[in-house]
Amino acid sequence: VAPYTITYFPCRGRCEALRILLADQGQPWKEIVVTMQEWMKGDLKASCLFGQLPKFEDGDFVLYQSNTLLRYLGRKHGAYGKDDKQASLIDMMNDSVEDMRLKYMRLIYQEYETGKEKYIKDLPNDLSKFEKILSNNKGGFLVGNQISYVDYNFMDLLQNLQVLSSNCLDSFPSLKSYVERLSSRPKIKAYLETDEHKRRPINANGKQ
Ligand SMILES: N[C@@H](CCC(=O)N[C@@H](CS)C(=O)NCC(=O)O)C(=O)O
Repeated sequence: VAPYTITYFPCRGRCEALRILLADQGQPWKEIVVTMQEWMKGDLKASCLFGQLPKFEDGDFVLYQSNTLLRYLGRKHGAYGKDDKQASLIDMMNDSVEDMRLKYMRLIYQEYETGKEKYIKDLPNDLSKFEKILSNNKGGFLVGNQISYVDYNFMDLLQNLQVLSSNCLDSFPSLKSYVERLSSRPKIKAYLETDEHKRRPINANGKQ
């Protein structure tokens, strides 16, 4: 039996990085898919600590907050750096990835029609910072020389950005090879090729 359960809406959204982490770490998990119609009934929402999904269960241990879930699994499966300093650098990177994810979600859910052009035009401002970080770190990951939870999160976001704007990484060679390298890790590649992943829309409103 899979000890882990993800309860979430039928999209990749705030859970796909977590799924990629689990796949890469060889951990099985169970999905409970909640449609908007079910959610609107209100019972599940009322039972959630902050009234939102995702909800994550490891046996009878329950957690909320997607970035907390990434850190929990990073800690448990050795994807959280080699010492406290690296762990803090990883947290710092993840806070910055979260800033980028929030901008992306604002575009998708609030201003897709009116804001897409400006969003794509401004994207290099953020991407160039990460390009520099990656090209300075010869380890090939955002921090150190082994994969950490933030790499799964960043890779997922970069893949979404490539769907939004197919050539957005063209002037960022380190970012481009980073996504290619991570997505071709055997277990990640196998997961990305599953119907389960492919059929799941990136965002709940169908925009991408
Ligand atoms: N900070 C939270 C945000 C959670 C969140 O925004 N959840 C949304 C879906 S991605 C939700 O539950 N929306 C339905 C609602 O608020 O009723 C996290 O990272 O998990």
